[in-house]
Amino acid sequence: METTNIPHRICDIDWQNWQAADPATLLFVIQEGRILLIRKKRGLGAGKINGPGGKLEAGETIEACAIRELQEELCITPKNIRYHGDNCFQFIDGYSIHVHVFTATDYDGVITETEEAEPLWADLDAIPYDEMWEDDQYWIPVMLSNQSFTGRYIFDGDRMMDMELVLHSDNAKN
Ligand SMILES: Nc1[nH]c(=O)nc2c1ncn2[C@H]1C[C@H](O)[C@@H](COP(=O)(O)OP(=O)(O)OP(=O)(O)O)O1
Repeated sequence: METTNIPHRICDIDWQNWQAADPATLLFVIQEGRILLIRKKRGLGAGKINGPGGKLEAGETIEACAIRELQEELCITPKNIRYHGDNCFQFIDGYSIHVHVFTATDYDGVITETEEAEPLWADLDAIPYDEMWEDDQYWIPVMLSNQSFTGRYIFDGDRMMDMELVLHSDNAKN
């Protein structure tokens, strides 16, 4: 990317025509006042706490991706899945990722640590935002309040440079 075209602000990007290099998902199991998170062991954001998730495989729907990632990362299959919104991340080095966010209220199987992720439950009033991506503190509370949203963010590495969070008037759709 040429230096002059590097976006630093939300207004530098034509979001209507923006397309991410990678579509991806996050899925949070929320149960009994707690949220299921992972300490990510590899890939984008390794070392951070995040929700389980990852990039879409060819031909896969976002819902199928969200389910597969829970199976791969924590050996469980989520139940009662609900779509909450999407987050568009543009990195100034040119990389971009479009993350679709789901929740589930239950799961089948036994939560198990894998090579990709260490599981951890957090109380909903003690989510460890200081160990998570900088954007999470803004949109996770919106997700927890059952409102649907679209977030747009500019990142330089793991530093957030600008953001916009739009709340939709409808409640999160099934
Ligand atoms: N700023 C951000 N805030 C956030 O909450 N999650 C982010 C994020 N940027 C990326 N993610 C998440 C979304 C998605 O679940 C995940 C993508 O990471 P990876 O590229 O490691 O995915 P994969 O597990 O598919 O990787 P590989 O299979 O190793 O290629 O990171």
